[in-house]
Amino acid sequence: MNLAKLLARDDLDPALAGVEIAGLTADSRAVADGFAFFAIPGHAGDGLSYVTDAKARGAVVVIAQRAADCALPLVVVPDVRAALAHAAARFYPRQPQTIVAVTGTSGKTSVVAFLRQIWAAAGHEAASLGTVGIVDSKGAHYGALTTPGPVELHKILDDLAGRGVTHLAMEASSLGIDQRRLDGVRLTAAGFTNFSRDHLDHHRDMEEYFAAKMRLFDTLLQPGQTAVVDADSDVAARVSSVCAARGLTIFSVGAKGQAIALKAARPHALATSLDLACGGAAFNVELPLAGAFQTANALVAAGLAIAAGDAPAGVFAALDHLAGAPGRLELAGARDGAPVFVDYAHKPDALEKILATLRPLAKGRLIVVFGCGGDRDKGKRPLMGEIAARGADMVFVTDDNPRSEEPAAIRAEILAGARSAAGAADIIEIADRADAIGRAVAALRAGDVLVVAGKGHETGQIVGDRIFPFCDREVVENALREQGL
Ligand SMILES: CC(=O)N[C@H]1[C@@H](OP(=O)(O)OP(=O)(O)OC[C@H]2O[C@@H](n3ccc(=O)[nH]c3=O)[C@H](O)[C@@H]2O)O[C@H](CO)[C@@H](O)[C@@H]1O[C@H](C)C(=O)N[C@@H](C)C(=O)N[C@H](CCC(=O)O)C(=O)O
Ligand SMILES: Nc1ncnc2c1ncn2[C@@H]1O[C@H](COP(=O)(O)OP(=O)(O)OP(=O)(O)O)[C@@H](O)[C@H]1O
Ligand SMILES: N[C@H](CCC[C@H](N)C(=O)O)C(=O)O
Ligand SMILES: [Mg+2]
Repeated sequence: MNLAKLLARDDLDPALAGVEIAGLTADSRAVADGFAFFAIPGHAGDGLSYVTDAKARGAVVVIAQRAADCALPLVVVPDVRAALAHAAARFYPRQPQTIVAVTGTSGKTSVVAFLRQIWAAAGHEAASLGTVGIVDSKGAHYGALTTPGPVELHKILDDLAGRGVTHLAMEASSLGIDQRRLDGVRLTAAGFTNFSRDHLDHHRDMEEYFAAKMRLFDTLLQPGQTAVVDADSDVAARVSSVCAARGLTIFSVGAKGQAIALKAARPHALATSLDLACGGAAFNVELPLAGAFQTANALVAAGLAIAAGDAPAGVFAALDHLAGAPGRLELAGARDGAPVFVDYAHKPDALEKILATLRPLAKGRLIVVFGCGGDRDKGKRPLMGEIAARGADMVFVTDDNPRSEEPAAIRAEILAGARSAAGAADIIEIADRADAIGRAVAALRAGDVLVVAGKGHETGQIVGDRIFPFCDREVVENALREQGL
């Protein structure tokens, strides 16, 4: 493809316009012969300072947001991240026919996993893409980011379409939306789950974080398309007004929902019976998942399937067979009938919800093991400490990816919050996560419930710049085995 086509520009110098482009990237280290190099002004550096490196590796042109003296011909664009995404969409042109994006602070991974299962049950060739990687009918491939960078994303879309995938459910992280990673993706509909504190290490404040999420609805979705909104979210009214202003069709779901109304939810053991109303008809669902939050996620997924064209009866029938996403309230074993769950709650609202979900299951004590990640929002640490001390009877504070920070200092911030909470919870600090899990498993008695929170599906513990293999589920299983259970 030549440069004029790649950038959709008919005003380039003719000599430059005709240059054949062999590939594109925003990382000089990934440049190969004949590549276009997109120079992004980032947080740590400016791509323009890597032009010499890009040229040495074979780049033939630079695309940037400002003119600069540099070693290669330069094309100026108003928004280089958007230009990269749209160019990637042209370079890798195939996309699944139906692509749905899901945003919200919590529940994205669960919703896309549910939607993939609903679509598969309807006979569609379906895939999901997000925090746990790419999952399709042939298996799973782990990726590093929730929403991949635009070049990788468009390669994935092209590849999935080439392999016959017609339906894709993808997670849209606020960073991904903000950094234009989804620009150029041909969306059919989008979903919104909820909004609470997260990523305040990246967004300046909650308003900026909210605005980043809203870009999916006020910019990326086109007028006339559908937004599925969890009507029970605190911010549902604000989201709906953003959608209305864009001319989107609003499909609201939940107890306050109109398109799918949740009339009753009866939790029992690890499942929930639901009475639903949709399009004037009544439906009963036996959702094989515990927790009001999983019901909310399942309804957003059902709404998206209906918004993308499937008939409600088949969609609701599929909810009877949903499996949870890996590491999301996943049962990892039991001791004397006391269940041990692994969950990905690593933010205050999620921790609060998971403890509230498990509380009714605990005839005895509710025990939690958790920590907070290093190099991430410090403000959430005391909040999570307080939530754990209020919501559980026994709290093991341990390490969770300390990264470049001093682990003891992170634990101290959590402990300060935990100890400030009025309550009778036992608070125990154990640095080593495997020891903490082992001690918690050893403490379990019949009637208790244990949740190991924060790492979910993760397979490593990041300490400094090293990643040590670590899987909460395996550690729980080993502890149960070693303790002869
Ligand atoms: C914090 C963050 O959002 N970082 C993203 C951002 O990087 P940056 O602005 O810091 O880039 P920079 O280091 O200043 O460099 C500027 C530019 O120079 C380039 N460069 C740099 C060095 C070099 O030798 N040559 C070169 O060309 C870089 O590739 C970049 O394009 O822009 C880069 C290019 O688009 C992204 O790859 C990078 O994501 C990094 C990999 C990342 O870890 N992001 C995480 C935090 C993330 O996005 N997470 C979300 C949310 C997860 C969730 O909610 O679960 C996700 O979607 O996964
Ligand atoms: N609808 C919800 N409301 C509140 N908490 C939820 C909801 N859904 C999931 N959670 C909690 O958040 C955790 C993460 O869920 P999930 O992975 O589905 O969300 P996510 O939005 O993809 O999160 P992340 O941005 O961390 O990838 C779960 O393990 C659970 O503790
Ligand atoms: N995508 C999130 C996941 C955090 C999970 C938790 N285990 C941690 O490391 O803080 C992040 O990187 O902030
Ligand atoms: Mg996710």
